Amino acid sequence: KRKEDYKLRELRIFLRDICRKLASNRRFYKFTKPVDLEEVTDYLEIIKQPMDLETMMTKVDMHKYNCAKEFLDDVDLICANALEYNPDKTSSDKQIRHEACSLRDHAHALIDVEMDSDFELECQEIARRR
Ligand SMILES: CC(=O)c1csc(NC(=O)C2C[NH2+]C2)n1
Repeated sequence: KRKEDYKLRELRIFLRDICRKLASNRRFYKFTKPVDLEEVTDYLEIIKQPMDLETMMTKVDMHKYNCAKEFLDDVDLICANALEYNPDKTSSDKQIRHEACSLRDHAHALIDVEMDSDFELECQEIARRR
């Protein structure tokens, strides 16, 4: 229906802005592009569903997200993948786990601050029907 489509267009505009802010934060640099499978050769043996911020921006444009919760599920996936692939006590693993948790918390905080909760509930209702 047309009214729903106007709401989803507004959601896309909002999610592009959130994605841009996250991708422009140097702290989250490692999560901005897909892991280079030629450099990190064992990545797909460990991580079955890779995700990154560039892929999420493409998913926004392809109308893959019908509510902010679906968008945050992919941010949570980026974080979970990094925690799983970098489990060691080394400082490099600890640093990337810290960056992953910071990405997750920043994304949830940005949406809680900038998103009208009634609007998200209306979007979740549309998502449920589709
Ligand atoms: C995106 C992501 O989780 C990622 C990219 S490289 C990496 N880890 C390493 O390069 C080594 C540090 N301990 C393994 N993790």
